Amino acid sequence: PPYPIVYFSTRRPCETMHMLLADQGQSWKEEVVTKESWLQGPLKASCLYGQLPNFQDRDPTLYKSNAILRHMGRTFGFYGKDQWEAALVDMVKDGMEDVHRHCSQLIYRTNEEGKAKYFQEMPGHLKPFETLLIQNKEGKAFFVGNQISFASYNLLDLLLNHQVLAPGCLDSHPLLLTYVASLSDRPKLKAYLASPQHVNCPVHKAQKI
Ligand SMILES: N[C@@H](CCC(=O)N[C@@H](CS(=O)(=O)O)C(=O)NCC(=O)O)C(=O)O
Repeated sequence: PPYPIVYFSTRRPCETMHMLLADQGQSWKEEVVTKESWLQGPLKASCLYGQLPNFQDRDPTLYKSNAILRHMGRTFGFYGKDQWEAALVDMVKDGMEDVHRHCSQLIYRTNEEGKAKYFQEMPGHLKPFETLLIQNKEGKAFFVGNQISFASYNLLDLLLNHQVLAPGCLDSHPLLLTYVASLSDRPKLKAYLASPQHVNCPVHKAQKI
């Protein structure tokens, strides 16, 4: 460390990485790319998939936020205590991909009617995560086993974004509200969530790059 991350000036999907690293007292060096330099410069062509984020801890550079997050999960031991728990953590993260996709559509492609439909359907999208918490010590623990995972930070990021986009939208999800409150209260993570880097970072870009 400091862990080198290259991305744009928005929360997703690097905010989960920031939360994970901050909670572990780790630092990161972030190269923030502007839309102009991205569209006119050589960087895009040099990226494996023509996209960001990337993580340049070693050669070759690591791309795809899920691969980066899973690498951090393995690095810090946030991937369950055994292979079965690791598979369950993957199941949680993969389940979140669907919610992220719906949420992206909400941000980038729908009108007011679409937004209303999204929040109508949201309880159904979030129910699996409530079920997981109930199944694991009635919500008094994490999703999987007795330890935080990289998926925990990702759901926290997702739920915090929802609270920015629609304050109160979690009020009918007490377990998830408690989950957000307990994770957000972890001292190092609490300090990061109160920091200008987090507070001043937009939930989503004004328009997709
Ligand atoms: N699945 C990829 C998605 C990467 C991606 O879509 N990156 C966008 C930025 S963002 O949508 O994630 O904010 C990008 O590089 N866009 C620029 C481009 O595609 O030229 C990941 O998670 O890393």
